[in-house]
Order: sequence, then structure tokens, then C-alpha cells
Amino acid sequence: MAGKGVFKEILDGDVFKYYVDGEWRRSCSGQFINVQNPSTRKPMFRVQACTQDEVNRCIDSAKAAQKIWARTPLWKRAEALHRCAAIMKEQKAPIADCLVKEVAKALKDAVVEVVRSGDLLSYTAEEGIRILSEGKFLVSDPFPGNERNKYCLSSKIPLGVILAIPPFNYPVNLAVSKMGPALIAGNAVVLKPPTQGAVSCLHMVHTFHLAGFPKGLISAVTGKGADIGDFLTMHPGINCISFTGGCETGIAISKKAGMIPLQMELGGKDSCIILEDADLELAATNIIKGGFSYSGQRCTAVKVVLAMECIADQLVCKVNAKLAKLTIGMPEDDCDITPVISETSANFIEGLVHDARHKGARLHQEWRREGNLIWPILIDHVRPDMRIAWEEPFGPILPVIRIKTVEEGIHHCNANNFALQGCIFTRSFDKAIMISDAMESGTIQINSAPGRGPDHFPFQGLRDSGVGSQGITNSINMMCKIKSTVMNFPAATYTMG
Ligand SMILES: NC(=O)c1ccc[n+]([C@@H]2O[C@H](COP(=O)([O-])OP(=O)(O)OC[C@H]3O[C@@H](n4cnc5c(N)ncnc54)[C@H](O)[C@@H]3O)[C@@H](O)[C@H]2O)c1
Repeated sequence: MAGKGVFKEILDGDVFKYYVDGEWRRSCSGQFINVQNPSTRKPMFRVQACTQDEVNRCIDSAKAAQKIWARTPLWKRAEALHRCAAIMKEQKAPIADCLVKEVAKALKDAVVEVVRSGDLLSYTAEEGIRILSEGKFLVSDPFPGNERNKYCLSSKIPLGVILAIPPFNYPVNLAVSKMGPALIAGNAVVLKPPTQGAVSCLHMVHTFHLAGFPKGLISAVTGKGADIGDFLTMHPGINCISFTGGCETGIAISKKAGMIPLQMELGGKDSCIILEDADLELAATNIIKGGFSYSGQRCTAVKVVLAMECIADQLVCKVNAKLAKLTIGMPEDDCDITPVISETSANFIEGLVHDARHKGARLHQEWRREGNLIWPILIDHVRPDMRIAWEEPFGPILPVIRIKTVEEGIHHCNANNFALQGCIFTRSFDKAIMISDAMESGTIQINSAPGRGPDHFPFQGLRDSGVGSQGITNSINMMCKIKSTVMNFPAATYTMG
């Protein structure tokens, strides 16, 4: 399906082009990057290996187009996003098909990702209309020593060119969640897709092309990290970086970037604390959904269960019963557990399991792996000296730590460098709020698994899990600067009359 019909112009032979100046082009490097199918472990697609000159061209065009876009009335910018949202949803099938083939996402989830991205754009258009039309009016006399002889009008202005870098696991949604807010606020966007997920991103960008955004305003540049990674993030033409990905990459980019606003959404090790009074059926259902959806490859996956000892056996029994019902296989067949993104990732997950087993953890299911497909495992009686207690596996394995006191659970959650989300299961509202206050993470869910959505909720990590806050409103605000105009009068304005 990819490259056919409406998308044929993004393909050159069997290589996908990159997007600049409102056109799909081949790179003059003559080199390509293979995108593997995680299920078959064979090359699936090829994308251009763009050069630094081509990156410069993208940024120059973006700068020029942004100047005109910033003067385009807000309602017209909103209309363009609504048009794009409609096209994206109409074209969900070919985009979802790419997600299945390059990130091994189950087809039904791939379709949800595209539709959710269209909805995100529509909401962004409406939210932008509301919040960007508002400014502030201040007078000078409340501040000591001043008369009322100055009026200050402040409003939001765009930053310029936003560099958007999404990760492989939600390449479409996490690109759109950066592009929509950037565009409604009057910015241009340079998108650097992840290698796995690049072709889904390019298809998604084509829906912006079809929606008629001005030439140059959006570009999508694919390439080798070594050639264009640092070049992009350290480029003086970039005015803001919105990045989602691993901690190591994010922290390295933050250190290299110049004095520009950064939005960093990094890894997580979301703790799930289960109290003795919890609804264990609800908790088990959420542990399965939170821990194993998309084979655990979600920043907000439940990544460690901290269960009170007195209910742990009962909980584990319920989780195991539900885990046994998960279907394991290929994304095309809509299986619950599908191959993880790469062999490197599968080897890493295997290393975590072996470390836990050697140190005495109990595996409730047998270790089984075929290629990148890993059968789900609940790893019980995990202790703090095991790697799995602290590291983010990004795979279908879930540790359970049995705790004697709730303080022990809170301590484990707060002792981790990651602090994205967490969750608590209890029937006591008072306890839920007190524990939520004590857990130092970006978001705490009460009686539900961690999750990013709905997409207009604030979304942020503390400590190594990130900088800044996403969510539609926060992203729009983050991609603007405040500008003030101060009217100075020769005398205080209340002296007349
Ligand atoms: N907090 C969140 O919102 C969130 C959401 C999804 C995923 N994640 C995290 O993302 C990670 C998985 O994604 P991944 O494996 O794609 O992460 P990654 O860090 O390997 O890559 C993320 C993106 O950065 C790009 N990149 C890598 N090196 C670069 C460089 N030097 N310069 C510029 N770009 C560079 C990659 O091509 C990719 O597009 C997990 O840790 C997960 O928790 C976080």
C-alpha cells in the first residue's frame, strides 16, 4: 500500500524522498538508509540519507516561509490544521500500514494512532484560536513608586523554526503533537523522523502537503545520526527543539543545544503501587493494559509493580490469568504482543531477564524468544539489586516488588532517576491523595494505568524524564514568546477629569 495512490509522489523507485520547499526530493548524497521490518528482521523500506547542505536548505526555507506564516491570520492557520486533520483521518489506512511494517504495531493500534493524531490537530486548531487571541493589559501604578502613566499590552509571538524529533514508538502521534502546536502558533517546522518510523512520518507529512500549507513551512529530513543529528540540534537557525526519546539521547541533545527553549519528553520507569484495600481485579486489568500494550514499548508503560505483601499473591495470580490470554504474534494479525523494535532491543530485554533470574527472581512464565518476538513475562520477587528494578526494558517483561509498607513503595518510586508517571490502586481517596503528593513524578494516576492521553492534558517528566510540559495547551504556549508593547503617557492617566 505504501507509495501507492495518493502517496506515489513521495517515492522514487524504491526509496522514499525527503520533503523541502513544498516538494518531495531525492538527496544528492546518492545514499540511503534501510528501515527494517522488526517482524521479519529484513529491510522493508529505504529513505534518503540527506546531507548537511540539504539540512541548511530546509532551515533556510523554513525561516523564509515562517515570516509570511506568522502574518497569516490565526483563523486561516486553524483552517489549514483542520483540513490536514480531515485528510490524515481519511488516509489512515496507508499510514497505519507503514506503522505495522516499520514499528510492528498491531494494525488496530496503528489506526488509532493516526486517527488520534488527526483529532489532536483539530483540538490544537481550536485551542490555538482561544489562547493565542488572548494577551494581557497591565497598568503601572500597582507597583510601588509608579503612577498610572504606562500601559503594557503583552501578546504571544512565534519563536521561529521548531525542530521536531519524535521516537520510534509513536512516530506519527509524537510528530504531530509537536507540529500542530508549532504551526498554529505561527512557527515553521523541521521534522527529523526516527529511522524506524520514518516512512510513516513521511506519509503523515504528505497529508500536510495535501492540506496546502505554504512551501517551505514544513520540511522532513531523513538521514544518518552521525551526519545530520548534531548538525541539526546545534544549528543556529533552529529556535526551539521539541524532542521525545530516550534519556541518554535527550540529555546529550540538551547539553549541546544553544540558548533556545527545549521540550524534552524522555524515558520512564512508571511505578504502580497496589495497596491492601485495592480493587485487585481493576488493578490486574490495568497492569496488563499498562505493562503489555504495544509489548511494553511505551514511555508510560507500567514498568514496576510495587505490591503490598499481604495482597501480592492474589494480585500476581490475577495478573498471570490475564497474561495467559494475551495473543502473541504478528502485528498484521492484531496480536497483543508483537516483535520488539530491533534485535538490539530484544538482546537488552533478554539481558535484564537473565540478570533477574540469576539473582533469584521468580519468572512466572518461561523465557521464550523467536527473533524479535518475546513472550510476556511477570518477574516476581524482584529486589533492588536487580537491574530490572531500575532500568526501562521497553519490552513485554514486568517486575513485581513486594513491599511491607507504602513508604517503601514511595521510596522506590522516588529513588529512580526516571520520574514520568506513576499510579496507585486503593479504595481510599485520602490515601490516594497523600501518596500521590509523596510520589515525585510528572503525573500520578489514581486507579488507572499511566497514560499520556487525552492529548490536551499536561504531560511532563521530572528529573531525567524531561524538561518542560507537553499537552496541547502547554505546547502551544511553550512554542511562543511573550512580547510587550508599553504605551508611555506624559502624565498619569487618572489626573484628568
Ligand atoms: N516521555 C515521553 O513522552 C516519551 C514518549 C515516547 C517514548 N519515549 C522514550 O523514547 C525512548 C524510545 O524511543 P527511541 O528508541 O526512538 O529513542 P532514541 O533516543 O533512540 O531516539 C529518539 C529520536 O532521536 C533521534 N536521535 C538519536 N540521536 C540523535 C542525535 N544525536 N541528534 C538528533 N536526533 C537524534 C532518533 O533518530 C529518534 O528520532 C524510550 O526511552 C521511551 O521511554 C518518551
